[in-house]
Amino acid sequence: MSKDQLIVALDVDSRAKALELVSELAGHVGFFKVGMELFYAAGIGIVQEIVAAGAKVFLDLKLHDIPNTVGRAARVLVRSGASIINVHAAGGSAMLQAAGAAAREEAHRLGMPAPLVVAVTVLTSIDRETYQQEIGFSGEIADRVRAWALLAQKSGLDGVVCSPREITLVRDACGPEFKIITPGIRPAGAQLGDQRRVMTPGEAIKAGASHLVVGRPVTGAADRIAAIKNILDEIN
Ligand SMILES: O=C(O)c1cc(=O)[nH]c(=O)n1[C@@H]1O[C@H](COP(=O)(O)O)[C@@H](O)[C@H]1O
Repeated sequence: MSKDQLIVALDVDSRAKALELVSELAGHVGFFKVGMELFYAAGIGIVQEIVAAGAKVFLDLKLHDIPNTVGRAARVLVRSGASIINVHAAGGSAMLQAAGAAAREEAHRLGMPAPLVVAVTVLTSIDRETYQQEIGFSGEIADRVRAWALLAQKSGLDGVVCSPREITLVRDACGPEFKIITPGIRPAGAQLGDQRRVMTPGEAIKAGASHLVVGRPVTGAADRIAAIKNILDEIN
């Protein structure tokens, strides 16, 4: 497993707290996730600061709107220097294509590498009952994840965000180059919190995940460096 395969989620509500975590963990982790809490609190500048500090950023804003709006928003996000951005697969192929094309065009215009654009499938906090009874989908989560992964691939995107339980089926459907980014990672014995479809870090890497996203099991630990070392040990 390479250093860049572990992405630590900076789910905090200020620039100061985020930069403190980055400086504490930087020797052990090279990739951080900026999600909506931190982005809403600190703005796009926090992404630029983390990139300037030498780390990579997954900018997780889960865009989901009409194709024109998502394409234009994706263009702005590319300027942050993020290495990965994401959109909801439920937006459909026109929206997915708009996001991918806009990201590639803007990166080309600026002479920078294009970020990976990935589609969020079925959130890892959703279980079968919620999926069927509340959201109103029929069928199995796994089949929807496979269909959305194929839609994302056909729409020119680089990969998906899905639960580790679906890694194998997405890998089989979409091939070895397709990126599979998995939150819902819980070391053995860790609290689930709101996560429902989980696996341990070692299981997820063994199943073929490209990247693991881990938040609270690291950031909420009394000894965060030890928590990271335990994750890497379990994988190795
Ligand atoms: O897109 C994501 O990153 C994401 C998708 C998903 O299905 N589930 C999910 O948990 N996430 C994000 O991954 C992180 C997981 O955090 P922890 O549950 O604290 O490890 C959070 O920042 C979520 O916003």
